[in-house]
Amino acid sequence: MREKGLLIVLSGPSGVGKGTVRKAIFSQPGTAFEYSISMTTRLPRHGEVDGVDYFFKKREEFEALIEEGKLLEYAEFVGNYYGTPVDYVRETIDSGKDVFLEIEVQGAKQVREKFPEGLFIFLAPPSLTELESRIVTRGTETEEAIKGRMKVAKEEIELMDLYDYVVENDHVDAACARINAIVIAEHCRRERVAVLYKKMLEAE
Ligand SMILES: Nc1nc2c(ncn2[C@@H]2O[C@H](COP(=O)(O)OP(=O)(O)O)[C@@H](O)[C@H]2O)c(=O)[nH]1
Ligand SMILES: Nc1ncnc2c1ncn2[C@@H]1O[C@H](COP(=O)(O)OP(=O)(O)O)[C@@H](O)[C@H]1O
Repeated sequence: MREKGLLIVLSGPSGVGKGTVRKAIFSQPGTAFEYSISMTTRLPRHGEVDGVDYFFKKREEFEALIEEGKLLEYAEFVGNYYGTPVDYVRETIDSGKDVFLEIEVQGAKQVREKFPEGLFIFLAPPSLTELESRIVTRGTETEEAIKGRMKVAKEEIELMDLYDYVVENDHVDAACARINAIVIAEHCRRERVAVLYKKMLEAE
């Protein structure tokens, strides 16, 4: 019997395709995950809606949330804060639903420390050359910033050992299929272990 939901954390270097893969997963009909909408101090981009894409906050508001312990994790990324609301995550998991976080690696590290029972998935590029070309194609960075991103990306890739699974993002559909398969397998494994454990206790 399923009790609590899973906390699924998708992370990986900037430009690997986390946002793209997450959007593809949530556009699948009947997806069973609940997306945790993050808080951020960055300005909304054209077409982004407060409370849908992010909860957009002023810097003072975000710092107050940190002080009040309202964030499961937070990180500063390219000059802006990003963080995960802890109450939403806990309430949703307690209600038996799986929560899906798509966050950068510093935040994922904090979640690992606070919530080790989470399911940590590292999205990896097929190669560093491909990662660089994705950042270039996205067109959001200057040449100088791309060099900086690549340096950080190499350091981030070294952290992939800390994850439960590494998924290559060669093709978006293939990466989504792998993530869905991992979640199904983890549910089976965890439920099986829990059921066996319960049986053993009952037999005492
Ligand atoms: N630590 C952390 N990172 C987040 C959170 N929400 C989004 N991010 C990451 O912040 C980075 C920047 O996101 P965004 O400004 O939407 O730009 P993007 O580069 O187009 O995805 C991405 O790597 C996201 O995965 C969060 O709640 N916590
Ligand atoms: N499997 C893929 N193959 C080719 N391009 C991809 C793939 N996944 C994502 N991209 C492209 O790579 C760029 C970075 O993706 P994005 O989702 O913004 O990355 P992240 O959220 O990890 O920073 C985007 O231009 C996106 O369209």
